[in-house]
Amino acid sequence: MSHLLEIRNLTVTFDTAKGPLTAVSGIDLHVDAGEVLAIVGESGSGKSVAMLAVMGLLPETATVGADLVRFDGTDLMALSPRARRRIIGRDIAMIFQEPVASLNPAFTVGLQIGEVLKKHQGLGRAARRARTLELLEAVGLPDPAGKLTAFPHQMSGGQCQRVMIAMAIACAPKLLIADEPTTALDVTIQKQILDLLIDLQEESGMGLIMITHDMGVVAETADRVIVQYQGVKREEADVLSLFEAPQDSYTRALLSALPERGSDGPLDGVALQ
Ligand SMILES: Nc1ncnc2c1ncn2[C@@H]1O[C@H](COP(=O)(O)OP(=O)(O)OP(=O)(O)O)[C@@H](O)[C@H]1O
Repeated sequence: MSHLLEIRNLTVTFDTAKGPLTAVSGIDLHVDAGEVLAIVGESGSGKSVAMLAVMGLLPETATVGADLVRFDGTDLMALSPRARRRIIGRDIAMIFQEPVASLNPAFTVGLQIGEVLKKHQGLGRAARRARTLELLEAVGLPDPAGKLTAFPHQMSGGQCQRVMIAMAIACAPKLLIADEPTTALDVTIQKQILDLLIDLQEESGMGLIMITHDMGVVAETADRVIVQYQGVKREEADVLSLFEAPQDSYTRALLSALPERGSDGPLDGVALQ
């Protein structure tokens, strides 16, 4: 059986003032329906860029090459930008680090979720309202009816991330890509949002790619893990093997930065073999 998403030999190079910068170099990855794949690595290791390349969301200065990018049986590389956009936002959804900035400050929560339902599912007004209420309830927001008419600035960061998650799951995507979804949130809220994502993923059977720099988040969520460093995959393993017997020096450095495992200092300066 083929994978939900399969990428072979993905490379992304940016044209910059200082010359070409290779942000992703020959990455292979796959994720199946019902599976949680974590991609872990420090800031700048090319985790976001790799996923934005799949989504077709990189700026024109980026050159994307791959032997294969196949989603749900469709070769995305062969699609026109228009055909790709039809799939993206409906079958693949993405949530980002800054929930407050990701929402439009000028429109109510109800309107923003409603727009997604109108665009991808063509729902009429009454159906949009009913489905929006359902979604706000599913993501655990208190007073869902009141939230319909709330503006983003009237809500906390954690509540805004719940709204982003509601928008992302509005069209029942087959794959959700969560890019550092809890990094900007208070520690107490982080676990609630991770639990929500995993609950929704288990209920729906969608595939989930969790991009993070935090091995704690990996331990909390992942089935399988890819460790990435400077655009290159360093290690791939199921989550138990990775924590019990990490094979790569960089993986070990990331693990030793976990508070309960010893030093919690920054990774900078760690000697990599
Ligand atoms: N539009 C761009 N133009 C030039 N370089 C870019 C652009 N976007 C990203 N990069 C570079 O690509 C590299 C990888 O960035 P990326 O955002 O994927 O890292 P990351 O691992 O996701 O880290 P973070 O957690 O900070 O997002 C970085 O060196 C970054 O500076």
